[in-house]
Amino acid sequence: MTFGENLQRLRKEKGLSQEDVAQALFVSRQTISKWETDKAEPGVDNLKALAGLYGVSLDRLMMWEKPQAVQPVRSAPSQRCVRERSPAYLFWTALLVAMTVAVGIFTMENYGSVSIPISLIAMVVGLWVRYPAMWIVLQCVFAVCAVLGGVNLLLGSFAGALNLLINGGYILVLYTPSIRRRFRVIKDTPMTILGITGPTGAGKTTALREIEKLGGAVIDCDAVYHDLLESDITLQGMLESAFGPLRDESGAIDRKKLGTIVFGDPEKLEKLNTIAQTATVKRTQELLEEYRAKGKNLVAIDAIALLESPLAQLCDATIAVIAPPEVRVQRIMAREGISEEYAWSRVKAQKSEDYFTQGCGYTLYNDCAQAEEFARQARTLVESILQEHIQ
Ligand SMILES: CC(C)(COP(=O)(O)OP(=O)(O)OC[C@H]1O[C@@H](n2cnc3c(N)ncnc32)[C@H](O)[C@@H]1O)[C@@H](O)C(=O)NCCC(=O)NCCS
Ligand SMILES: Nc1ncnc2c1ncn2[C@@H]1O[C@H](COP(=O)(O)OP(=O)(O)OP(=O)(O)O)[C@@H](O)[C@H]1O
Repeated sequence: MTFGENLQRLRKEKGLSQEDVAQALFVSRQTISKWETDKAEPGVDNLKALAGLYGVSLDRLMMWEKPQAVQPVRSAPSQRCVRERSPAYLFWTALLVAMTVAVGIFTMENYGSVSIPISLIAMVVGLWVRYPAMWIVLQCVFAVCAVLGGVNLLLGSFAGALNLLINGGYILVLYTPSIRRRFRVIKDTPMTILGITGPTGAGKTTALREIEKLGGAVIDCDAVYHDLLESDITLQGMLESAFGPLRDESGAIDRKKLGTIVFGDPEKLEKLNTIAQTATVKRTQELLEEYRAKGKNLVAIDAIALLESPLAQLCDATIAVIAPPEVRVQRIMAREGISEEYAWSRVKAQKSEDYFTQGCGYTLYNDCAQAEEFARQARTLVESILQEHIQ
């Protein structure tokens, strides 16, 4: 299979037309056609956008990897500083040390400046620093030295310029993970990804609050989708071309109107899911990368459609949160002030409890009388999953 044929297959698997893809990528339909017939090749940005749109990894898009080969990232959460010492890290650090020693001696002898030697000591200590608090102290040392350098520069000192350059450089490197990654100063941060799924009103959000209390980040796919619904005109256009006019008086997409159309019609719901998933998965992957770059050790993805989406393959563990339908109807009516009829239509449109429990590695059954009791159970489960990942 050629690269173009693979692109075409992935697009068709998603049920998208060339026109849909062209709109999403802001290119012409002819361009998509050329890519799919191997007459032209997409650039790097378009490759990334295509991977996001089709919900596959770049490797799979480029056919470097078989579909099932997406390996979940397995790691243990830790309180340690996220820096990793790769051989390249030691190389670049040694080079910086050598440069700083030379510049430090030069500025001390000629200008009597001690800022560079101080920041040099801080940097050497930094080689052995493993804890975030000390890392923050180091950043402060570099920042103070850089400010002193800036002041001296304003006073016309050449040493000030060198000082600013060296310490400013350190700060830039410290604060820019992409630079450190490019020079292989840090390895990708290990990150545990938990997938939380289950029907409406079961208690997923309640469980997620506990994950946040454990220091984890949460990606709520409902919220991601709602943001996109407001900001992504391609998504709005695709929804209206599929389901007709959907705007309310303010011009925004009226979700309740859309819900009334799709919740009673499985075919329409399926169509909506494909459109929504395309946009939501791409944004969720971006958020995961942002958290990885920030060094987050634990991230939970909350998605009703997790098991049908490529996101499930990225999870180290999946948890189904379930509760009896009548209880869920009461909960969502109380939470959102919606009618019983609309609440039931939403509940009935969703997959069965078995679907979620069989698809996930763990199950939380939320029939507790109090939300707090359920929150405790959720916390215990998450802690035990994390323990398993540490071993
Ligand atoms: C169906 C829509 C119009 C209903 O809007 P509404 O304001 O009533 O619900 P809201 O968006 O706040 O979602 C509340 C809950 O409804 C349920 N729900 C949402 N979408 C779906 C769906 N496609 N299938 C089954 N249940 C759904 C979920 O349990 C969700 O937590 C809207 O949710 C939508 O467009 N959904 C499709 C996007 C989607 O799949 N979202 C989930 C992201 S993983
Ligand atoms: N055991 C419980 N007892 C009483 N109320 C609960 C319990 N568990 C959750 N709730 C409440 O029920 C409502 C629904 O829970 P939650 O928002 O966590 O569900 P969800 O699975 O995230 O739903 P959705 O998918 O619709 O967002 C919330 O208002 C929550 O406080």
